[in-house]
Amino acid sequence: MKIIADENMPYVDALFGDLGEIEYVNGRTLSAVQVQDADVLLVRSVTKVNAALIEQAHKLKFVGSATIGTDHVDVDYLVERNIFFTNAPGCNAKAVGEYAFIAMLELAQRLGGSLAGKVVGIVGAGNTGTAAANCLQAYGLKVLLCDPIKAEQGDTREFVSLDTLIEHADIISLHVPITKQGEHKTWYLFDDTRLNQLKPNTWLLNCCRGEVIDNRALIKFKQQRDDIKLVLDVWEGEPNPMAELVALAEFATPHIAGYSLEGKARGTFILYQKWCELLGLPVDKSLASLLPTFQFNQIVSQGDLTESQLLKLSRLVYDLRDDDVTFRGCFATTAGFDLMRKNHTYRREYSAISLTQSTQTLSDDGINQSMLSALGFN
Ligand SMILES: NC(=O)C1=CN([C@@H]2O[C@H](COP(=O)(O)OP(=O)(O)OC[C@H]3O[C@@H](n4cnc5c(N)ncnc54)[C@H](O)[C@@H]3O)[C@@H](O)[C@H]2O)C=CC1
Ligand SMILES: O=C(O)C(=O)[C@H](O)COP(=O)(O)O
Repeated sequence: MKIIADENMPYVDALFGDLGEIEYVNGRTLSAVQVQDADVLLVRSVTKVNAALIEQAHKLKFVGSATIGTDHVDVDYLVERNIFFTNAPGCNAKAVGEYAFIAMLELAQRLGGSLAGKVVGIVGAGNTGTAAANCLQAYGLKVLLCDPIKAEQGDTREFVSLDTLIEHADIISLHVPITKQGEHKTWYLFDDTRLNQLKPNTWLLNCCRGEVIDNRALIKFKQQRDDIKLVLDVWEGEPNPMAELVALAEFATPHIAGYSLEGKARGTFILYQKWCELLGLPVDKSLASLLPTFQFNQIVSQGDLTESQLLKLSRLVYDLRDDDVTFRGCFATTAGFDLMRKNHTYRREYSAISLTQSTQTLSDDGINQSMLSALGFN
């Protein structure tokens, strides 16, 4: 059996190695000729899976994308061809949630203020939005959720309209899929009009898809509104973000919000599980066995933490400042954007750290052990 896999998908050997012959490919430049004799195709978000790519792949039975998003896959075409398709829902949700939370801690510190006390609006309350909300609520912040689809489906959480969210939130974090049609389409959800509704000093984070914000409108808007602060992980026109926009963002990264080692491992593991299920094979490998012990896995803290200490602790799993600096030095070419993603040293999630407090401080405003557990530390 021939398995074609993206060369930047970790753990393919460990999980698929005894199931067939694996050929690693560059997912961005993958061609129809390269996939024509594949039985299994394992991709990431950079490969457009459509008729042009797989029309001649007559043996293809399974396409797996180790991603949450599916906008790069023509799912209807796969159904028509009777090719099994799976993505990896939720695989990197914690990574994205922690990225957003850590970015907010970083931004608060950079601006000389505090994250505590802010109201945060989450647009899209699915896996990544909920993961971000969990961190924020664990830290005691008020969170407003906007997700008209979940509300219609009977989700019992409290939801607000996008207008209400924009009116009340100090920080807005975007967590929707990219959709081009329908009542709730998200393409340019934040257009010129929406951007102009933002209240003074709003922080806007985008960790979902670049085109959820009209990037040209954002450049124009931000050039007149220095009070608005931006954290951008995703860009219209990737892998070639607009240079003016990168310069205007407080923190800028190359679509790596989901790049935790745990998230990447879960992505490949979900595809492996689905493939085994499809073939009726036993799932005889475990996710836990793939993950190395984290360098700082045991930490003892003396007393409660302050916000700046929480940021220091967070920087052990992810130092956003490093990625931001590297990105600004390399984003200007396709090769630079992709190479930074390829060479990314996957960060860890909070759960990789076992944290104990040797003493409890009797203050009301410190960050205590139960808050840290709720944030995801072990
Ligand atoms: N930057 C990165 O590295 C990553 C980006 N992503 C992106 O984030 C997106 C969201 O991921 P998940 O939260 O896991 O997906 P999900 O499917 O669990 O949740 C998305 C939520 O957005 C809601 N939604 C859709 N249209 C909406 C609208 N107009 N207004 C408000 N809510 C709306 C849906 O009802 C759903 O609850 C993915 O589709 C992907 O494009 C995902 C993982 C990593
Ligand atoms: O899961 C998604 O959706 C994403 O956006 C991925 O985290 C993107 O990562 P790659 O698949 O491009 O490595």
